Amino acid sequence: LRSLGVREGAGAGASAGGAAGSGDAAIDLNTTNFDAFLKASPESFAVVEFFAHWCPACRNYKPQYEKVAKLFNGPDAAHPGIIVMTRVDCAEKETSQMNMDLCSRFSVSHYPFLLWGPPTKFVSAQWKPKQENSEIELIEEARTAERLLKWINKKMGRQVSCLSFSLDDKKYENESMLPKNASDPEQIVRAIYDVEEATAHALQIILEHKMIKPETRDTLIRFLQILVAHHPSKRCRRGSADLLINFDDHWPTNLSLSSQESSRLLESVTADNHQICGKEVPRGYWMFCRGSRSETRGFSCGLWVLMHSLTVRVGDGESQMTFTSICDFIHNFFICEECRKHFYEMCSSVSVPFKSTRDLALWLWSTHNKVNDRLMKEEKELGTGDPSFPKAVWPPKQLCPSCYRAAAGAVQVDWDEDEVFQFLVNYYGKMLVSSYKDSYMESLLQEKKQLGSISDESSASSAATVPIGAALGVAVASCTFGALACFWRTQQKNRKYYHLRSLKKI
Ligand SMILES: Cc1cc2nc3c(=O)[nH]c(=O)nc-3n(C[C@H](O)[C@H](O)[C@H](O)COP(=O)(O)OP(=O)(O)OC[C@H]3O[C@@H](n4cnc5c(N)ncnc54)[C@H](O)[C@@H]3O)c2cc1C
Repeated sequence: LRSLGVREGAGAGASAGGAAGSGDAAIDLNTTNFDAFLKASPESFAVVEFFAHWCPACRNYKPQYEKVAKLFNGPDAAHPGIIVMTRVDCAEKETSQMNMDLCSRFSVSHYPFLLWGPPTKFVSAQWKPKQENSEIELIEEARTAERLLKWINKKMGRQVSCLSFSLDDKKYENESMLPKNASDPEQIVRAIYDVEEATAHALQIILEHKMIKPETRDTLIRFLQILVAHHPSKRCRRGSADLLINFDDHWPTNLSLSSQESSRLLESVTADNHQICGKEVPRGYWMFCRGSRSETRGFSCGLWVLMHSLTVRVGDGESQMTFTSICDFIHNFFICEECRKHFYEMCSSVSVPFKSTRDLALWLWSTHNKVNDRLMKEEKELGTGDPSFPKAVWPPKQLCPSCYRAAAGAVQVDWDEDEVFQFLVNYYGKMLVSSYKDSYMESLLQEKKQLGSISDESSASSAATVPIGAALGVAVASCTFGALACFWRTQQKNRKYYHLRSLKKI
């Protein structure tokens, strides 16, 4: 949605221009971007304020609404990723008539007029007062920031003072609101958005640092092939496939990019909509991987979760190839010198090829625990760790009691590796995509309805399902890249055709 001018800067919370002043936390929407933006919003709820810039009451209300928006939107939000606060200027000059239509769709009868509901429920929807069975609700009695927040707290069952949102909440100061992923298995459902964020971030770093060279090209192709088939996010599978199709065009063999070429490429990759996880990502903030300090967690956490989620998804026959790809990818593209060096040493110490998903998943798990163990000591000495997320052996007993064999007084954990594997499969497999399936798949289905039936996407029933095209990609992974690219090119042409057709309809 960046191309539509939304969520510039740090992802959520930036103004799209229009009537709002820059630096506003509430996100300005208009008839052009309203549906697309809300469809892609990972937050559980949206507030939409319909207003008119000429309306004096709206002008007075703006700072009140902003106070609440700042709590939920933007890089300094105390509670990001829960509620997206937006607004629509029904009297916007340039697109006045069109915005009016949007406001009419929601029966806006006065200004300001606030609606609440899950973001996807606003998409292509209408709303009428007293409409039955609607998840969209009118927010009445919200003329001050305090009243609006009181309404939200009530709606979300957060009336108890220790749980409720408060206008005084500040980023990182409200430790009780931070995800305690060490003990709360439910938090992993939010990690899917961080896996997307980390994937997009990784590509951005690769491009910005001009890291695609003749000697690293194959590594990236092999890693993309795995992402196409096994990335837990459907939009990243799709984006990786698109990148793969156009790989030859962008990065011909033997091309070492000059800085000029590289920046041209960066522009063209962005302009061609080749963002690896689609236009909505990166969002600019972390959810599961959010640290209690700005300098902790984030990207490296998202990268770990991505790698774990890949290892539980690949088939037995792909385990060795995946192992090599992950090791080479980190070695070539993770520009934390100490991290990639240590990780590569651990990769190099593996002497027997992997034959099963189980062995690969357990190897990555124990390797990550070795890193945790090393950092546990380092962070303690240097005081650089995140106090809310101290390094520890993982999974803790609260998350997986059966992973621990009962052994009173033992210094080293006696792991039950069968149980650990089952736990990893469930945690990084099903649980990771459980909420994503609901929100993203629903939006996909709506998109499908609008486009008519699209031939290649029969996998809408499950985010973890490998698309037919991607499965074929895996099957031919051992063949030449040319064959794969050829297949995806055909798929892409079909998709472009459908996109053109839908654009023509619009
Ligand atoms: C390949 C790689 C190598 C790195 N090497 C270094 C290094 O040498 N020095 C350095 O300072 N930093 C290194 N880092 C960064 C470091 O490991 C952490 O990512 C960073 O400190 C942030 O920690 P975190 O608390 O977010 O948890 P992370 O360690 O990033 O873990 C993310 C999440 O994964 C889960 N998790 C934790 N342990 C395991 C496990 N064993 N198996 C499965 N899931 C687990 C937890 O839910 C955790 O919140 C490396 C990162 C990567 C990706």
